[in-house]
Amino acid sequence: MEREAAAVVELRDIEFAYTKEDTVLKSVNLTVQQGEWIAVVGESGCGKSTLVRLLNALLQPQSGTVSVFGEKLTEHNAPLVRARIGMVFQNPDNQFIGETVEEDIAFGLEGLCLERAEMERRIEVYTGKLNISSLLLKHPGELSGGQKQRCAVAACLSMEPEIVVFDEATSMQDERSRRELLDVIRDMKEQGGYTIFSVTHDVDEMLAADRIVALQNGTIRADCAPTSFFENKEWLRDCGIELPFRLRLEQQLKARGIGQSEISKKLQQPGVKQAVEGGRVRDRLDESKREEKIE
Ligand SMILES: Nc1ncnc2c1ncn2[C@@H]1O[C@H](COP(=O)(O)OP(=O)(O)OP(=O)(O)O)[C@@H](O)[C@H]1O
Repeated sequence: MEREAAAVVELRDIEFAYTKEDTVLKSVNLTVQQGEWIAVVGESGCGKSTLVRLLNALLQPQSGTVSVFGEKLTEHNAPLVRARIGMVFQNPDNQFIGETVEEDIAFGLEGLCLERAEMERRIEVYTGKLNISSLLLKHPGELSGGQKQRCAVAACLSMEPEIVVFDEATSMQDERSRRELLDVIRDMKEQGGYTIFSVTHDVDEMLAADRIVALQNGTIRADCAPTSFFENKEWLRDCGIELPFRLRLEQQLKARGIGQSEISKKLQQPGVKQAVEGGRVRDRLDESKREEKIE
């Protein structure tokens, strides 16, 4: 289903604070067109989750306006807007209602007043896409963190919302599942024209998006294509993002005067491909070491 491009989200002069002492978002302005995939990135605590929670009025700004689907968000239209926005959070435990995975997905669909056959079709399609068909009769408590996340994504997508917000929704996935999940998001975007926000620390997810919106201390530090973002060392440093191994390698090859098509060929050569995969795993290990240090 092709959807016509139009501004689907507009944030104007947003200021937001949880407490009087600390303003979390300052002078945030952002326009997002229908069908765009936005990766919201930045250091821990810079305001990413706060920003996306404004979109369905889970939080309300102290000043400025949030418009979604062309309408200013108010307490009156918030319930209608929420029905068109799907959100998947980092901690899936808080999102389960049903006694089994199937019941949980069906519970959300019942709210849409769908016919039984359509509910069954959606459950089959989305659990198939997320590779969780074998978990349908399990109790959510029996699932691993990664399986719970995939179930939460399936439940969200089965509602077929127009905007989908993934707030670190791939953080508990192993490497293969993370890539599979990214493929599902890519497919959604290509086939359905969904507008996607992904709050992420994952470089592959950033690279897959159309646009990076990078926050630093509650203001937008950069808003551009992923390639431009990863070329700017200052932005990367200020937003606490390390250049991934593959991009570091590409930049070194470019610096030696090797053209892009030649670089792409080289990266596909078996030995080089393995080294890149190894580098990706090392990058992840470095990431988890950093997280351990922070904890
Ligand atoms: N409910 C709350 N009450 C008070 N302060 C909060 C609350 N939620 C978040 N904050 C604070 O607001 C700031 C921004 O938090 P937010 O969760 O938006 O950051 P983030 O960029 O998503 O972080 P992370 O990458 O660690 O998830 C942080 O300083 C955080 O401590």
